[in-house]
Amino acid sequence: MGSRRAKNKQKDPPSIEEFQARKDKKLKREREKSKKSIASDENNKVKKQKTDSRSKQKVNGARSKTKSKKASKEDKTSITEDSEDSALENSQTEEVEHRDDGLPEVDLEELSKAKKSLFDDDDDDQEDEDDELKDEFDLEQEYDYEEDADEQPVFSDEEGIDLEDLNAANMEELSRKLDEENAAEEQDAEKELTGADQLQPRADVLPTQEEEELMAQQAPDLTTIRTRMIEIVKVLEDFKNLGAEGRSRTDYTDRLLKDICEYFGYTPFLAEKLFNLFSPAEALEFFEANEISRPITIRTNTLKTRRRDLAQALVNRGVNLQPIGPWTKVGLQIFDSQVPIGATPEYLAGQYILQAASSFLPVVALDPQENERILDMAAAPGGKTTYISALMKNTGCVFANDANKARTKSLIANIHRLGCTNTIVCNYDAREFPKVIGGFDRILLDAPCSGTGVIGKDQSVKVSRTEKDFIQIPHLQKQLLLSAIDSVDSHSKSGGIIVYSTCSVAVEEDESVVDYALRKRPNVKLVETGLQIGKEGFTSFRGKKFHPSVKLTRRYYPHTYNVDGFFVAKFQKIGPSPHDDNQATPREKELAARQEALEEGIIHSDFSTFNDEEDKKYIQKSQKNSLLKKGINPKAAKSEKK
Ligand SMILES: C[S@@+](CC[C@H](N)C(=O)[O-])C[C@H]1O[C@@H](n2cnc3c(N)ncnc32)[C@H](O)[C@@H]1O
Repeated sequence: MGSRRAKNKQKDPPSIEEFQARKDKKLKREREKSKKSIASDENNKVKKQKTDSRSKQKVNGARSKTKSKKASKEDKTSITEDSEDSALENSQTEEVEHRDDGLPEVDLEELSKAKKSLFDDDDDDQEDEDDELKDEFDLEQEYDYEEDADEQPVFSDEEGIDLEDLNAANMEELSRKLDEENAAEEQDAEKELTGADQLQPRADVLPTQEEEELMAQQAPDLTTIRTRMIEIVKVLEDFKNLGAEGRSRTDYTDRLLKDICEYFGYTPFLAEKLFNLFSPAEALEFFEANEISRPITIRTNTLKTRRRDLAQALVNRGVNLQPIGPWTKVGLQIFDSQVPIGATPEYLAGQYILQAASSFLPVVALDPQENERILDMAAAPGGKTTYISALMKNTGCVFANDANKARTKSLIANIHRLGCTNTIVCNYDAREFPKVIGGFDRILLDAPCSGTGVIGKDQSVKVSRTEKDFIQIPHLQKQLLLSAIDSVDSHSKSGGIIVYSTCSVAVEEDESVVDYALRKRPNVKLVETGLQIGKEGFTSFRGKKFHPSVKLTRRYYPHTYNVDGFFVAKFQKIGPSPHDDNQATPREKELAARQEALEEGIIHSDFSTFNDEEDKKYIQKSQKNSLLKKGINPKAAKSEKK
């Protein structure tokens, strides 16, 4: 689990304040060491505080990590005067602590100046915009070592030997050392808490029959369950040496799954489905990561502003933020805010949209070009449509479709707020494309899915998803993907691209759907997504073999990238197909798909549980609802029909 944290940790260049804080921490440690006898009480206090905070961190997982990180980042975002005030407040708090420890004071005024100089960049030249956006928070780029060498007084002369030695040139090196120390310290803390490295699984980690019976009668002891899960994972990792005599791997896995269900609250069905995606140790990391929501992120609307300007405006309002990562030029991560982030003047003016980082990925893969015709098949509430529109700089045309009329309201609202003027909203069952309209340069199918990638956001998924969902949803996804392929113009000069994405990590909704499309439409091939992050898609899974090119698809997990679980596949249409002018209705397509699947034995049980009688009930209900929404009495409509 230590490794998860290490992996999740985003390595950013330190700000002067971060550096200062780390320096102080180091200095403090050294002083404490030398004054052991006097400081022993103080040391215990600090230790206790650390342990407390670590325990809390453990309980809250990455949320507290984010918070602590946020705290360390707080000053980094203090660009302008208002924010400097808050930075000063923070520094003043630190200052008091420093005085208590007999540590030197920091010249706050100078510190603020230096801080400002770090972010000062008068170069507003539009031509340099891209570079600026890319590097805008990169300390290495922003900090002019030569120039700022004179700014050393920022660090008081009284700051001790280390700080005297500190200059702009060696700051990075020293900072790296401190980073390493910090990381090691964090890992130690983690180990201390879980005892994971020392933890030798007990020989009798699995409960006996009597113990099981006793446990069934008592309230679950979460601490015991947690320890047992860690122990079982250890045994499974080295079963040959650690497995108890007379116990099989299955015995351990079964117990682990029961514990996962009990500890994290999943149904056995879903726990097993998700568990099977990973090694036991990684599965535990995945389940843990699902206990917390991902960081709040926003996307800069480049139709209205630049990320640098937006960041500055938000910082002025007391928002602590930083760029999401090097893979996006438009994303900002919010650590905390003194104002509601969904109601700032900048928000209302459409300068940004609240959007999960993972949601950027399919649009980056789609790579929309100016003046193209693009279809967003399942677009509401429009996070991706508006991003597509922005990348096209409001040229060409984006068709934003969603089958759910109610959801198109938020789609329209976002399109208006963000000032997208190249967008047409439509409300079709996307399986009707290309009958509605075809010949697109690019299509994004951000498909409806089970949401197993966003459990951190929606805990209800843990218990609401059933086996049937993983039959019906992929069935719809397959139909939608074939429609998407059929609606793209293979002769498109700039495109011929289809991007398929889901916020599910289930293979049935991801690789299986992609593989199905490759078999059904030989006129498409998978291509590189162009995404800088992501794990390769599975080419085989539990006995199922997929086309080798499925490796080009990308998977995202909360425990590896600290983003929602996500899947992205990018296709290129390499030739026209007889299906291009497919005029079949969705129902006809569905029947044809069923027939094909049955004939080829591709999907086995995929369609077997469909029940026409049950369907009829749902269709009637939805017709009734639709009439009611229109203000028509269904009974009256019925008698009129007669
Ligand atoms: C994952 S959400 C899309 C999110 C959206 N792309 C965004 O970034 O804001 C899936 C959408 O698919 C829509 N949907 C479900 N079935 C559909 C169908 N047959 N045709 C078109 N849209 C459908 C749902 O109403 C839902 O809005």
